[in-house]
Amino acid sequence: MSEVFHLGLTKAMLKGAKVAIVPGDPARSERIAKLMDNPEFLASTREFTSWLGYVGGQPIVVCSTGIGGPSVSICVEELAQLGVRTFLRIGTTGAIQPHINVGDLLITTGAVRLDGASGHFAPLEYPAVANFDCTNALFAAAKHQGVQPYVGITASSDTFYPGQERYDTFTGKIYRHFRGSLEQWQELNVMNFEMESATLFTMCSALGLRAGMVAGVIVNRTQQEIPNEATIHSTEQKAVAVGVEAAGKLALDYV
Ligand SMILES: O=P(O)(O)O[C@H]1O[C@H](CO)[C@@H](O)[C@H]1O
Ligand SMILES: O=c1cc[nH]c(=O)[nH]1
Repeated sequence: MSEVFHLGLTKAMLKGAKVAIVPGDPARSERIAKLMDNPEFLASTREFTSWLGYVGGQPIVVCSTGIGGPSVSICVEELAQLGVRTFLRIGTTGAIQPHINVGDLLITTGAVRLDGASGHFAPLEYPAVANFDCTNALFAAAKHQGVQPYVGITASSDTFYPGQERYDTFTGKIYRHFRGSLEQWQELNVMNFEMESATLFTMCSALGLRAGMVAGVIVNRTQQEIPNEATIHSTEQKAVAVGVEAAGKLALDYV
């Protein structure tokens, strides 16, 4: 029987895992776990699909968060209740800088807090920053795999359409507050948009947990709005390989 409200998991099922990989997409959990040794399906409840695998003999739990901060906060809280202390998000993202290409990897050091859930853990003045060890481990894994990632700031929005200033909506309109916001973030050297890192980083820093994020660029907003299906999978797999290697290294900190 589940020992937490939502995830359908128990401490025994996690086999002492201290490190979790937390993708957004539930289907990604299996693809991540299958890059590890002895992958085992654990549970699937709502947006939370979980697997367990091993890297270098260390258990790593994979649990999807679904989209957005509120469900991230539930996933992280309940995994922490079960003993997890380090969280690596492996995501997809939309680049907003013209020089960042589809297929590139981004490692996020800090997030613009365009979410609501992070404010339930710390005031807006509190920064949404990644853990240094997690960022280092992700960067080292990328380099080890021959990938040169971009490293920097991500805008992390509660909404996919207005918060990321998308006009390909059914009204074609956006609330005035967000008009011109994409250009503003470009000018402020923000790399990309996604929807979970602000909550993840803020809550983890506030609660004394470690968090980091790597994301694969599936669209460049200066060029197109809709990703090319053919490139989504290969880009995601690049990010997954980096995230899994980094998770294995970070798990050694608990041995
Ligand atoms: O692919 P994931 O990890 O879900 O990440 C991105 O994709 C979703 C939006 O399409 C949001 O969750 C965003 O953060
Ligand atoms: O543009 C994008 C692509 C993926 N995920 C997002 O949140 N935005």
